[in-house]
Amino acid sequence: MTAPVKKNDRVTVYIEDLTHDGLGVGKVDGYPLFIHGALPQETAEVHVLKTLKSYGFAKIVELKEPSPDRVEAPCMYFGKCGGCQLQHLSYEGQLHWKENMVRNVMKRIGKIEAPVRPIKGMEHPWNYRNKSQIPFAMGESGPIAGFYKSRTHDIVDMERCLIQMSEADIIMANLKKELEKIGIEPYNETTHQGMLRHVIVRTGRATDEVMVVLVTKKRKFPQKDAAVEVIRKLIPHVTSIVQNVNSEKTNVILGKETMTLWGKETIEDTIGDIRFEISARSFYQVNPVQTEVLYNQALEYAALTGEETVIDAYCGIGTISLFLAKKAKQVMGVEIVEEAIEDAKRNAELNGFANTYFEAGPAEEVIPRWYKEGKRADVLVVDPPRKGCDQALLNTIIEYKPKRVVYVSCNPSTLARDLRVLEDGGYKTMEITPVDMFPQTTHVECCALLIKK
Ligand SMILES: C[S@@+](CC[C@H](N)C(=O)[O-])C[C@H]1O[C@@H](n2cnc3c(N)ncnc32)[C@H](O)[C@@H]1O
Repeated sequence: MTAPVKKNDRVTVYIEDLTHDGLGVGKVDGYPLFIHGALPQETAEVHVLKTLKSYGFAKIVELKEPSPDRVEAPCMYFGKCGGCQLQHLSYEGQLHWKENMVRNVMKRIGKIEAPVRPIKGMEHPWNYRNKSQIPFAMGESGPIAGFYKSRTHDIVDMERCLIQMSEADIIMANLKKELEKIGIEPYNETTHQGMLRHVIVRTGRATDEVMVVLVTKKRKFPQKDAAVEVIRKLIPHVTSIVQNVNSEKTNVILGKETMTLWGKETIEDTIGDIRFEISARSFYQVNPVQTEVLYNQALEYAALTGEETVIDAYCGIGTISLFLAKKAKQVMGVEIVEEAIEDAKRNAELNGFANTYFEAGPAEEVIPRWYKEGKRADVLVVDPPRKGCDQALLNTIIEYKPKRVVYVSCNPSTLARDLRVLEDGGYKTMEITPVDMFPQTTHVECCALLIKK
């Protein structure tokens, strides 16, 4: 296709949709233009920035007809920081878009006909993130800290973020000012010089416990006592200060080695009536309010009577496992991160569960082995990372036929792909419920129920 527009052209377009990155999509003779800041149902005069063979990019020059759902983005960094993409869309508009997006993705990618239920949104869709990973660097006039601009590694120097909890704001705004005083140099990604790469702040919403993780390039950290003192002053209720060492030239944030500098090794949080200990390298859902909503949905889909054996694949620190263990005969969880499995075992003990078993390893290897050893599951729950389930795990499900599969997913595209594989292997998707775990962003979580035909 030859582009009907070229760079620097001005055209008026009607915005039909949003991309997964939150860009408006308008078409000129069928040729899609991705438009920064534009919303569905808007008409805008746009300036073409770049054209490629099958699509181009443009920015708004004049908004001729705004969407009825357009609102003023409340964050001063919106548009610069890549963290949120939808603050200029009312929360109702965001929910509506996410629900429809899930519906469309299910049909387009998976040819899945199952009903998509109304999305479960939040009452107060702000300050929900219990974990922030804040990159540090040297700016023109001193250390800076914030989040990356969209699709770059350029840090927007920030003082606060409206979707994170207050402890992360305190670190973001103040720690950079203290670094020079105590002689800690921020890391430079290009030269691989410097010390402090990221600071991770994790808050237990229900307990108010706080963990601060300093990700350093080197293990040797002469200023560690000074750093501990500064952090304790900034957040007097901090309960854990941890150093993680990452010496690699990589975008991966955490390295393998973690040492406690001050306080406890883990923090605690509560979901429903279950307490969880969480260590620095373990996955834990970032929106604790909606986590309970999501897990209750998974529990409803699991339809447990007390007689079932459940496998929880990709179980993290055993959160879903323990939620289900209340109503199941037995739950077996598998997870690749060993520290998370240690957390899961401790969490089962902490909450007095005697009907759980956890094992560290790749789900796609451990679960087939369990089946070969004669272990059987009535209900199998999967909650994989964004790339979805490993094909070997899907094959195992199809071969061993658990009656119910509950699929929890943070990526509708890989969910739709995997549902298709399971449908072709003899399952029927009964329904899908989206849950808004990530307000103000384009991300959406889903919980799907499949039943063996
Ligand atoms: C989306 S998280 C879900 C964790 C947990 N269900 C929860 O709700 O907190 C996905 C988890 O899968 C783990 N993981 C990634 N690849 C894996 C694999 N091949 N086998 C088992 N676990 C894996 C990650 O470490 C992470 O803890």
